[in-house]
Amino acid sequence: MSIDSLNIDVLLDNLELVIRQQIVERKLQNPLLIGIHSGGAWIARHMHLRLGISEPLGLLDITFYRDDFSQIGMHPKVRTSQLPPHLEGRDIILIDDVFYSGRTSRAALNEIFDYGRPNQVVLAVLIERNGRQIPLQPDCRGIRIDLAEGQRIKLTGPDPLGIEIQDLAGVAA
Ligand SMILES: O=P(O)(O)OC[C@H]1O[C@H](OP(=O)(O)OP(=O)(O)O)[C@H](O)[C@@H]1O
Ligand SMILES: O=c1cc[nH]c(=O)[nH]1
Repeated sequence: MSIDSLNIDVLLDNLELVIRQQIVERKLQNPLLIGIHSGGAWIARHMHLRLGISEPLGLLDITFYRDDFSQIGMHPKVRTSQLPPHLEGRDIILIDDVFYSGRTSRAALNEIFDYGRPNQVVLAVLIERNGRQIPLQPDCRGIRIDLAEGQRIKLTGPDPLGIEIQDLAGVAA
């Protein structure tokens, strides 16, 4: 699929299929879905519905776990993390919208492990793009694309969900 024809419904279909395969392959038991604010939470809500999971969706705000937290200013936008009290021994599907450097996933994993010791964690993202900076990668993806250095991909939403490819030169920092 070319970047020009990225279709959100097709990507959600792809991701659902690959997550279903991972649930079988990794023998996940009663998986807990956790979405990373904000785009990951939007995708996780869709997967939660599609997979018919009855347990409430977990939500994670990674702000305090960012490796650049000391540099992000006095008033970071922090949303609440909502996780069940016991993650000990759980099989978790961690969901984000975009995987780029991998730093958000690293932060999310650290936060999860501070709640307890899960049995397995599967990382699922709607879009994996080039630019990985640490040795982590998603287990499930809706698509993998290569963008030019000056471009970023951004999910818009939550309703309707959309995908924008932006030239960073034209975006305020
Ligand atoms: O792999 P990384 O380099 O960490 O990049 C991926 C993260 O970047 C974006 O989040 P952003 O910080 O823009 O927050 P948002 O989801 O609230 O837009 C995106 O939603 C991912 O969470
Ligand atoms: O920890 C993090 C998370 C996202 N982006 C960063 O630069 N660091």
